[in-house]
Amino acid sequence: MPPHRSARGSSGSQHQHKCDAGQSHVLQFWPELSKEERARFLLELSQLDLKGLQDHCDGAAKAAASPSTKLDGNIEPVLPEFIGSTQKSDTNTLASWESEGILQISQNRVGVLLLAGGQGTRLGVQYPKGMYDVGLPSGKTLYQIQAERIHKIQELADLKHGSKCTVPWYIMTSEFTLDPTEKFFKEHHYFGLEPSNVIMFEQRMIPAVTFDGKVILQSKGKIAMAPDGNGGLYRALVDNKVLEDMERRGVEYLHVYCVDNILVKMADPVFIGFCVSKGADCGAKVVEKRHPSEPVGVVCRVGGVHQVVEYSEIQPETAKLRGPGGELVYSAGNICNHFFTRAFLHEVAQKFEVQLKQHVAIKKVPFVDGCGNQVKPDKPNGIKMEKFVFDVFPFSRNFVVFEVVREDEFSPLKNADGAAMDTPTTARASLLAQHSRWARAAGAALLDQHGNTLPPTARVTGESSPSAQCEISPLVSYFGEVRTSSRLCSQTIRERIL
Ligand SMILES: CC(=O)N[C@H]1[C@@H](OP(=O)(O)OP(=O)(O)OC[C@H]2O[C@@H](n3ccc(=O)[nH]c3=O)[C@H](O)[C@@H]2O)O[C@H](CO)[C@@H](O)[C@@H]1O
Repeated sequence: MPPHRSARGSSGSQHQHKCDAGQSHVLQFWPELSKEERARFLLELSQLDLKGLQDHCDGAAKAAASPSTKLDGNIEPVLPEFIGSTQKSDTNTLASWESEGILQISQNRVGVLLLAGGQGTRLGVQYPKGMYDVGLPSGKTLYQIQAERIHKIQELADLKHGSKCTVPWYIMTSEFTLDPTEKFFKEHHYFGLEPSNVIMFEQRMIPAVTFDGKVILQSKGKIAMAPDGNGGLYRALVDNKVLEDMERRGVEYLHVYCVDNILVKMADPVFIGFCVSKGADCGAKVVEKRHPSEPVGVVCRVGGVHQVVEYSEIQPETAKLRGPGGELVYSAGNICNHFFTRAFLHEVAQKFEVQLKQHVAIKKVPFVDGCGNQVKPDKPNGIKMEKFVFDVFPFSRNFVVFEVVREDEFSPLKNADGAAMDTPTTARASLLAQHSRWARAAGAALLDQHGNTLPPTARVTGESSPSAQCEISPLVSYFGEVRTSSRLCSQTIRERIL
């Protein structure tokens, strides 16, 4: 088990035991520290599990030195009988899944869980990604959009079943994101949600390590710590008694998703309904990969067992393989939207969590050098070990895959503007294009300032942007439906034509 630090602290130890872990260098600046700095540092050290520290450091150095294993010989696509699809299913089937999902939601059996402990380094902001405003006409942040979708799905379920339901929102944060996220939600009055139904908790942190297995000192009195990956979820569920909270509320199904997808369908009733109808304990939403080298994980089978294979784990020739119709054989792109039953999560927490693979991430970790100078490295110098949320798929007894349309459900915010894809501009464009499609499907004509009808934007890519700026509040429509709350519709549909 890696040495960790969690918000609630853990096994206590004295700093003189540090030498046992072979990491005495962390105390090299001890004489220079003030009383307060010493107290803070001691507290940090006392929260580390020293027993696991040396193993963690040795393991990280060893893993980073070994070449990553390619899985090509062993992989196969997911069999069709395990796959559901929004595109390939008829309307009756889709309606029955949606209806099943809405029923479960109306009975308070569905929760959503946001993975928001990541540092968002690629986007280059110092605050949590969920607080990012991609420049929509409304100025809404990702958190606000997600909160409003929860409102709407609750309302749709209430209207259909005459109930008053709650979809609790669990938010996994880390040392980096908890305080700002909490503050942001408080400042925005939880976007109108009941604060007791927004449950924030913290994942563990583990030390970053040099290539020769030494804990990295971030400053003279602080170890460089990093969150333990989004697979840290399973330990965090136990640390923070989240499964007990779910049980108390009667939540049986959880939709887990990552923070950066502006099109995410919170507690998506079609996905939930599909998984529940199939009796699945675990499921993954996928989109068709755009091209063989798109950097997304692929859901497939390895040695007959379902798992996600990261693009670095297969050879380009395998990624390029095509079937008889010209489609990619390994096309099931993971969009980090997962379904779990509470029973499965409980089993994972009890039995399987310790078996989850440790992945190596090589990063630039700021550190203090032997002379006490603060250094911002310009090339990678450290190893962060991470667990991945999808590494529990192999333990599922009934795993299913749900294929959705990219334009409707996936446009992640990964990079700053200027990059080729997954930027604020592309995220904004995807949302506005989707809302224009919804408005048109509902009978609206989008006009320019001269009164000319604007043509539909065929496909939004990094280079193109929608011709119309049409943003529809999630409080008005969840997935383009117009059947409810016409009062709300006429008041809040925002259309601004460029
Ligand atoms: C491991 C994982 O899921 N990889 C998926 C993730 O990649 P990707 O590389 O984008 O994964 P990120 O590092 O962005 O993390 C995904 C989510 O996990 C959260 N997070 C991350 C680290 C951490 O310690 N704690 C935490 O909560 C992030 O805040 C984010 O919401 O999304 C892609 C689609 O967008 C998928 O194709 C990848 O297969």
